[in-house]
Amino acid sequence: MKDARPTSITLRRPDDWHLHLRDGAMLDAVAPESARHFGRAIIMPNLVPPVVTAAQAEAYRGRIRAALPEGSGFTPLMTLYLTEETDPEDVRRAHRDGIATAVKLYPAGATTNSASGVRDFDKVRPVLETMAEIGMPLCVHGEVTDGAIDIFDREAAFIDRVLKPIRRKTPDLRIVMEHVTTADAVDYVRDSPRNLAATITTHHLIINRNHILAGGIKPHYYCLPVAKRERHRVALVQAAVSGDPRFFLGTDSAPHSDPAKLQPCGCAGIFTAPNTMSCLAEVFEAAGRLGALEAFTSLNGPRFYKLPPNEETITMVKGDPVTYPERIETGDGPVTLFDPGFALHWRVED
Ligand SMILES: NC(=O)N[C@@H](CC(=O)O)C(=O)O
Ligand SMILES: [Zn+2]
Ligand SMILES: [Zn+2]
Repeated sequence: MKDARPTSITLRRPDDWHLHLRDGAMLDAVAPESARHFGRAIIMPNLVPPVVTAAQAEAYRGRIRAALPEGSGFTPLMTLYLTEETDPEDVRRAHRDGIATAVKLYPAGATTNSASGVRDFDKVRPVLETMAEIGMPLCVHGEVTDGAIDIFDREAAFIDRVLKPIRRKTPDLRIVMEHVTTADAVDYVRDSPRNLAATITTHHLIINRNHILAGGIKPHYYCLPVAKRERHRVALVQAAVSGDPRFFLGTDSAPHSDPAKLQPCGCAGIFTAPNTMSCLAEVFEAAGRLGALEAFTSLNGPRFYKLPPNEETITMVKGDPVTYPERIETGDGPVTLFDPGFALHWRVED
């Protein structure tokens, strides 16, 4: 009998709504990896020092553009790192002048380079109100930092302790819960009729906490928020393949050099930019929902951000297993690629 399953799919060029490109030598090495498949990306501002002001975002955008291959059509969409000192007027200007697309909220101490983040959420109320007024989205790293809260519960606790109060006080603020990892977050987004969406990473669709901890510790699977139980992963897959426009791809591709990850206190972050599309095609096909891949990678994100989908398309073809290098070399040392743990058969055609 003939296999009726498709061996090729064409979709609008995907975008990445949560990406770390870093700076300097690392930026030079990883920017081309994202530009190969993606049309646009929301660029995370957690550099050292962070990208706080419009002027800093504009300068960083210039460095990103300079790191792109000649003729690349990749568009970096910049974000501002929210601090308790952020000036609402600077945010307004950055938005008006097309320098920044969104503002990023890191609870202080929640993740990599978040020390300058927010401790007292009331201190940023004027900024949030300005953003609600001008329609500028807030991207949030949704984890509480309270040491008494178990690390596997920090996302769920954030919803109740931080997100609900912010949304109650500023209902017109448009919020993206970044890299959701729990059924709790999926349910919360699904139950919210307006102004709330979520990005889902490639790796959280594939790994659960056993992959990190069972049979030996796997630093290359460690990221924040940390992957949860299998039932949470299943909820994320269901949300991603559902076609619900509130869920879209944010890879959270977060390169760290191998020496920075492989040490007694290793960095959080997983590098997925090169093989994300191959991984996702595999996940969507396994769910019998390959037809929903385009919504997740290419349509739902632009819709939330009120941007048109990319005009161009990409074609993915299925064949013999595709191989990716185990790691890429950068001026800051080798960076290991995400290993999904299964063979990848889909590749993006050149
Ligand atoms: N996801 C991660 O584990 N790390 C990110 C920061 C973040 O997105 O929280 C990084 O910048 O390395
Ligand atoms: Zn984060
Ligand atoms: Zn991130």
